[in-house]
Amino acid sequence: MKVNGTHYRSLWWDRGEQVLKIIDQRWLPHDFRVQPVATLQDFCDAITQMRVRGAPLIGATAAYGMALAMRLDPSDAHLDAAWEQLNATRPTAINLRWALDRCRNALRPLASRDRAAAALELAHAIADEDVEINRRIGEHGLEIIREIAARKPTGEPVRLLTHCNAGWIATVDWGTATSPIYQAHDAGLPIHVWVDETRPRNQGALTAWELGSHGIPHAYVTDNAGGHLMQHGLVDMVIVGTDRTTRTGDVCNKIGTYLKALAARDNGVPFYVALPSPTIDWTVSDGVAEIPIEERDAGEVTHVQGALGDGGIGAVRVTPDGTGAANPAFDVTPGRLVTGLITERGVCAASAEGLAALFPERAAA
Ligand SMILES: CSC[C@@H](O)[C@@H](O)C(=O)COP(=O)(O)O
Repeated sequence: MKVNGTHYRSLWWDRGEQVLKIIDQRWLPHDFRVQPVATLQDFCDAITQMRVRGAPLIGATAAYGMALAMRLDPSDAHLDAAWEQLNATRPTAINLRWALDRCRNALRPLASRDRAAAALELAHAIADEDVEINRRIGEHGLEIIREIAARKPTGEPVRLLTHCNAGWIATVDWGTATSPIYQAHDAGLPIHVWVDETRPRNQGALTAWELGSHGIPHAYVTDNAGGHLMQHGLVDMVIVGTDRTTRTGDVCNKIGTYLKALAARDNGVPFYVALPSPTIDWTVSDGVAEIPIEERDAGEVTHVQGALGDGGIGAVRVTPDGTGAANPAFDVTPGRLVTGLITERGVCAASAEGLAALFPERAAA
């Protein structure tokens, strides 16, 4: 999508410098900084520190990490070591392991002299596929927004609520939850987006930055506002992303998503999840019991980062000095609370049957 009129992907291969470039998301929305990722340790740090973040983007970044690893040393031992090192960066988003497995499985049978070039091509393919998957999710989600718009008085906006940032910078382009939003806006449908701030890291500010850049009407709200907005009939549809969805349709996403789903159910508001198929973990049936939930640094809870009055960017402490904090970064919304999963192949029920109907070859494997 565009930043100040220029189209960007959230990562790209610089052919001149032969290096991956990323947007360092730690400084957004206040500062737009591009940086190269040049060593395997740098790839790992970029994912762990959330310079790149969002399930699909983590996967694509890891694929480029494997490509770099093969350029440095294309041996079997290094293939496995790079897989291990990258896989240890963040535990919850399954796209990481999906991309690493895809790379290792494709590269293992090749002669070592062919691996570096093949790994780079594969990373490009994974990035391009992500863009196309998200574009299609947008098409299917657009139909849902159209149906809601058709039931409203002419000209009244469809009011969507989203949590975290499942936007273009969380993917290679388009975003997952934001793709239908962008496509609805571009199709001329009047929309308004409630953007949850998403403590502790306030990824909602990234969503607000994206939507503002695209000219989409929106309002930034505290995480606790959603239930109130729904009770007062101010939300027509909730749409969120996912970091891992079980074969049975349980959805693991940014902490707080579950509470939004409960409020949506209590108020009869449809709750949709935008789901690219690489985010399905076909090996897991019970999301609450089986999905590992990342526990991040307590400092993300006790402190808040933002723009300082002096033009800098910094963190301030919001708790008494020495207060302990817990920081589970994700939660699981059971499939029974999800109205539908919007995938690149269409919309399905959040159930084993729903997913198997759209992805029969994967469900059977
Ligand atoms: C298209 S991104 C979907 C999810 O990855 C997103 O909603 C999310 O939870 C991101 O978490 P983050 O911790 O910022 O990587």
